[in-house]
Amino acid sequence: MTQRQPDPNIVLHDTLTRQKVKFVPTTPGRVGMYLCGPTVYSDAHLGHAKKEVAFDVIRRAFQHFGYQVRYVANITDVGHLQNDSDNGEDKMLARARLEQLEPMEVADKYMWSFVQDMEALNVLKPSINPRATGHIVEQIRLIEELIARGHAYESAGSVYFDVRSWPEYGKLSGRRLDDQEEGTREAVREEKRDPRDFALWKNAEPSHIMRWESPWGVGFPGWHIECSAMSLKYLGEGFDIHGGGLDLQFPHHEAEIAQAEAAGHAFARYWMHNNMLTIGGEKMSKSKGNFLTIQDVLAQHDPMVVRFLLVGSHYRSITEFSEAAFESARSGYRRLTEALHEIERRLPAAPAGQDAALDARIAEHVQSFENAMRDDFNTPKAVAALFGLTTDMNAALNAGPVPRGSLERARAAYRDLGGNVLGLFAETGAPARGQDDTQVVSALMELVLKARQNYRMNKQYAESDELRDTLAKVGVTVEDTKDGPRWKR
Ligand SMILES: Nc1ncnc2c1ncn2[C@@H]1O[C@H](COP(=O)(O)OP(=O)(O)OP(=O)(O)O)[C@@H](O)[C@H]1O
Ligand SMILES: [Zn+2]
Repeated sequence: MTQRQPDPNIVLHDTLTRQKVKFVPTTPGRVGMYLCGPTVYSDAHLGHAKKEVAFDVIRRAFQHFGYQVRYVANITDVGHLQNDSDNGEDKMLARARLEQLEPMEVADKYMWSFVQDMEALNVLKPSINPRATGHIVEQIRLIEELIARGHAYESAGSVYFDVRSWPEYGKLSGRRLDDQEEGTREAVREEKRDPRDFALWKNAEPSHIMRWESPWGVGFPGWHIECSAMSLKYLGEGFDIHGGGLDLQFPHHEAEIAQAEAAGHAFARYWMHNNMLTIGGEKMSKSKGNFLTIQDVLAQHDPMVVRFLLVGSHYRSITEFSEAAFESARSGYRRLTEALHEIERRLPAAPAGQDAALDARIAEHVQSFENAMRDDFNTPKAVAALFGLTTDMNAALNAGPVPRGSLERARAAYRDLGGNVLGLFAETGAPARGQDDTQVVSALMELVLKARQNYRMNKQYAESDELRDTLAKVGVTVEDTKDGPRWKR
């Protein structure tokens, strides 16, 4: 397939300017995206899936529209304290104590669990997946730059960002300094010049096991600094898009901008935030305990139905989760796949030629899908275009034979738009967790045994032997019984 020219008409909602703006890349034809990834101290829940799928679709859409995307999504494995401020225990350490594991065992355990969840949901792998603990040097360097420019100060072995030295602090979230809640009221406060200052580096107590040498003594980085350091490292000055959940705007993203810009770096040019997945009207969250892990959900539901449910609402809208929502996603998804499968079933025997009127309808649906995606990645409208296509195709299929050329066009539309852009047709993707592949193996073996029978009936003994030997190599033997061939392993 030839690569299409980068589409110049993509519009996105930029949180920084609070409006829809045309996307203009820093480097023509390329998109650099950074997404705040998980803190790997527990299994991911369905709310996390909403965020990951939302940005995965945005990435896929850019690729579809002819851009080469570098997608950087970090893994937070240090510095995220339990109450999101500068106090409390590190989430990783708390979990390590609970599970009696090394903090790095906790990080790896939940990172791989997250990777598996993402594979099941057909989320593309990031181009780069940097970990905070692997970039301590870069974080220290950025903190030094901030101190040198007078925007950070050391206090009792910790380093804080001096918010009063940076009048732009608050520009993303729209919070003015005077309106901002005081930060922490506890012991740490005395170390700060202003309670709203936030930690760039924290002095480690002797019992704190995640610790590194620094110019300010032994300690660990604050949560926000990793994202400024790693996004700049891998995407460069003035990179294109920074994404994350709406709830990260303040303080996390506000802090990221301040850290980078106060140190003299041009930071992300567009900010995109996904809204929340809610349950009973409340944000699904770890700390509220009202969550379903992705694994819980995948034990019950087809991952593609989960994905379909998530793309069924816009990334900037709330997705209210319920069993009824799953039910309707399941039937909607089935409607699309049934049409697609029927088209693919009919293709080999379809009469040659085109149906010009049907082709024109297909082209209209493709156009409306693409227009929806160009307009701030409007997935519900894009899905509606696929349903429009399905209505037309079902009508044509019910009316009689459809010429091959038109079936091929329709198939390409489903596979390209529903498959590549929305990521919905990964039938060959990773099976849902908790579901083994016994059924798939049985179905495949049935086909293999049928082929073997055919060979034997046609006296193609060499082919039949080759099949048997290939099976033997993977530990499968075939026996002929009076009821026909049987296989075992
Ligand atoms: N319900 C949700 N819907 C959409 N995105 C979410 C949801 N919950 C978390 N996220 C996003 O996932 C990322 C990681 O969030 P975080 O680790 O704070 O999860 P959490 O469940 O809210 O945890 P906690 O309750 O401990 O704060 C953030 O970008 C956040 O915006
Ligand atoms: Zn971040």
